[in-house]
Amino acid sequence: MFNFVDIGRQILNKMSKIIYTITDEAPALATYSFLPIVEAFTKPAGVEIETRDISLSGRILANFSEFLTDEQKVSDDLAYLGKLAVEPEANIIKLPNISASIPQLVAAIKELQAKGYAVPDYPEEPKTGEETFIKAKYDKIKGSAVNPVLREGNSDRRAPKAVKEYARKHPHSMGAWSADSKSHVSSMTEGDFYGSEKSVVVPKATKYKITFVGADGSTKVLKEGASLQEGETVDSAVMSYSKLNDFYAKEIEDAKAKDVLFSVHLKATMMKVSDPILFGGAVYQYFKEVYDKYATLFDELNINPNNGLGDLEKKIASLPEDQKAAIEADIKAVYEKNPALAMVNSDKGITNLHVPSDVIIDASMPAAIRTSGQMWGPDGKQKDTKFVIPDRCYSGVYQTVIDFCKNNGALDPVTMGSVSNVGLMAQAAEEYGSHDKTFQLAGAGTVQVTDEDGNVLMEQAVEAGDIFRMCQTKDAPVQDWVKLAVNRARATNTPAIFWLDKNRAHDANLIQKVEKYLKDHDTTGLDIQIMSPAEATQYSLERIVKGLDTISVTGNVLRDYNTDLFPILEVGTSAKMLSIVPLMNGGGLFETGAGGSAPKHVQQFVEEGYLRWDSLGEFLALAVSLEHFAQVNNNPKAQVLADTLDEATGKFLENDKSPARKVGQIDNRGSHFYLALYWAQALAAQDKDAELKAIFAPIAEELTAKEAAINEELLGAQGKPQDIGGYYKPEFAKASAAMRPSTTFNSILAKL
Ligand SMILES: NC(=O)C1=CN([C@@H]2O[C@H](COP(=O)(O)OP(=O)(O)OC[C@H]3O[C@@H](n4cnc5c(N)ncnc54)[C@H](OP(=O)(O)O)[C@@H]3O)[C@@H](O)[C@H]2O)C=CC1
Ligand SMILES: O=C(O)CCC(=O)C(=O)O
Ligand SMILES: [Mg+2]
Repeated sequence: MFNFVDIGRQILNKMSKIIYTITDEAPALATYSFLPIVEAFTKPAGVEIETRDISLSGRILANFSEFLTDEQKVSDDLAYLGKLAVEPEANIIKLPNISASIPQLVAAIKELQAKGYAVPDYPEEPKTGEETFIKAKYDKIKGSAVNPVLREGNSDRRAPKAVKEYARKHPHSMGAWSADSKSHVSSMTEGDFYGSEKSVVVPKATKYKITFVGADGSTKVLKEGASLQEGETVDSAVMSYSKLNDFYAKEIEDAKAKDVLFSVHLKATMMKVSDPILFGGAVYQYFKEVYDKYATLFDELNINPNNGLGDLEKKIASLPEDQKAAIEADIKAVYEKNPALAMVNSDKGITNLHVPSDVIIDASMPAAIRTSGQMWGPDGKQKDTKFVIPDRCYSGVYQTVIDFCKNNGALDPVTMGSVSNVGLMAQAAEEYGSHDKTFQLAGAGTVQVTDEDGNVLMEQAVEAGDIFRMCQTKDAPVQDWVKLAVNRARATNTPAIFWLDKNRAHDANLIQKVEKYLKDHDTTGLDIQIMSPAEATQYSLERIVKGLDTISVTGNVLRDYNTDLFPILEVGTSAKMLSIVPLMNGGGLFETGAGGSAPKHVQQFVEEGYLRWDSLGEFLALAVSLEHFAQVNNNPKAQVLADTLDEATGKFLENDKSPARKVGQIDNRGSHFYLALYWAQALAAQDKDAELKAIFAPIAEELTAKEAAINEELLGAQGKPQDIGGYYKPEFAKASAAMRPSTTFNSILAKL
């Protein structure tokens, strides 16, 4: 249990600090190498760097202290940062963390238990009160549990000029598009969230209640006592489970008929309540014969299609050989009958239906669009694909890009313009804040949302199995978002398009607010328009091919989608994005890139000692964080650090020192060395701060002189398996040794 008084005191003590977050997978590995550089370089300027652990394993340990020995207990760093994010002092560098699906959560628990932490198992089917309590705690850790807590501001994501120039000079590969590509997006035509959305703007502050009223007259309160602010927009929508299943069945047949891969694209991590169910529906429909035939057995084994085929495979592994073989033969028969599935790893037989968190729409759709609109089939070959995105709210964006590429060919990174994003995100806005208001209903009836006076705000009819979802969007974030959009349009003299669909109830309410709040600003000479997502996509693409830039001003989901889609097409990866969250209370949250934790990269590092994680996002975030620190604390030395870091990053890009992809070439560690070299050189060359100049001149000299020796040590460490002492909770000494193999470099840093 954390104590708010304590946390308050800690915040006062931490006023002039930069918080660097410890997360998971590839960014966490990179941190073992990069953080010592950051600490060494910032110390002479009086900038204190503090780390806070928000990794999946750290969050599990923090929440289950009662199961741990005193030595094993850790502080609840996420709770601490959540409090800090609403304080003006906040200066947080946030690296990507795992948003865990149940299979990942279970794996992390197993690893911790094996390391001697007596944390409880995840009770998939809780039977006692205690198990229900434990499950509820784990469910808070699961999915996207970190970002919504820290994101107390809206989002400003863009490719800095130097990054765009780098991509123009060193264009990444883009698969060619053919006009007769059979790839397409399939969405439901009715019964989805889009078709059922209702929205109201609350006239005065109130408390709301969500109640299920059964067809038999019974009632069940699903949630109550939660607040709504004056002017808050609330929406409700329903996904029909039976229509979803009919849709999947039809699309499976259609993929077979069209001879394309079947691939489902959802966000089971961020949308942790609804999307695993949507994913499970696809798994069930595809493997229907198997799940139906073995229904009783699977029930006993707690096999749930929502956890993917991987869960089934794991749980049948301990069955008697003949029983297991029979199930496997039935699975094989399904593969033969049904269309080929898009694969996550065709060598290992891992399909897109194995793990709910393997295919995440924001990254998976752009990656396919970059690859000629194709995915990989079971034979390891690329093939045209049916991209199944059940809900219509945002699927039109991808169909528009696909149509555009079919008509115009692949986009060209050398000449294309840019689409940046201003995203409405603060205070758990919209769908991404809906987890605690999303329910799968057990029976038919209606779900009512009422205010504290008993007035019905919204009502939705449901059948058994349907998913009801309610979203909230507070008014202050909307005002801040409009302001940010106008500021970005003004600062860059670029058209800003609000991606809002007047045919959606929620968007229609937002359009009214946007029109109202735009009047609070001087917009003379600015090009600000409102278009539906599909129209806005088309408009932006028509500009992009002419080399023109456009700002996309979007809600929370499109913020997420667009900030992978356009960066991946423009600069090859969203890791190179500048991602700033100006916190509404004056602090700064600096996210590193817009991409995730790249699990594939860890696998490669462990197998062959090569880490291809690109830390450019960390470099960019650190520079803006230092700049913010300099301004808030009136510390000119920190400003010198920020300016010289920017210069170093520019040179780093110019000299092409980003990690490559294969053993024998520069990797993440080598890229950190070059950043340190250029940063030291820039500090030694500047004349704004004589003290820093004097400190860094000998460091720069020594790093320059020993470049060859350091490279030899870094390259020499590649090409062999690495032991980092764990996946979810690596051992510090082992991971640090693996990530810092150059004694020459380490000893120079130690002089600072
Ligand atoms: N802010 C956050 O905390 C975020 C967290 N996540 C979480 O990360 C996990 C993995 O998500 P997933 O959707 O697979 O997305 P990832 O972004 O982790 O991976 C997709 C691909 O993006 C590329 N990539 C991403 N970052 C880098 C980088 N710094 N350097 C080089 N390449 C990079 C790689 O592509 P390629 O192989 O083509 O080079 C990678 O294989 C999930 O748990 C997810 O929830 C996801 C997004 C944001
Ligand atoms: O929080 C998450 O699960 C992912 C966040 C994400 O993809 C993003 O912010 O772009
Ligand atoms: Mg994203």
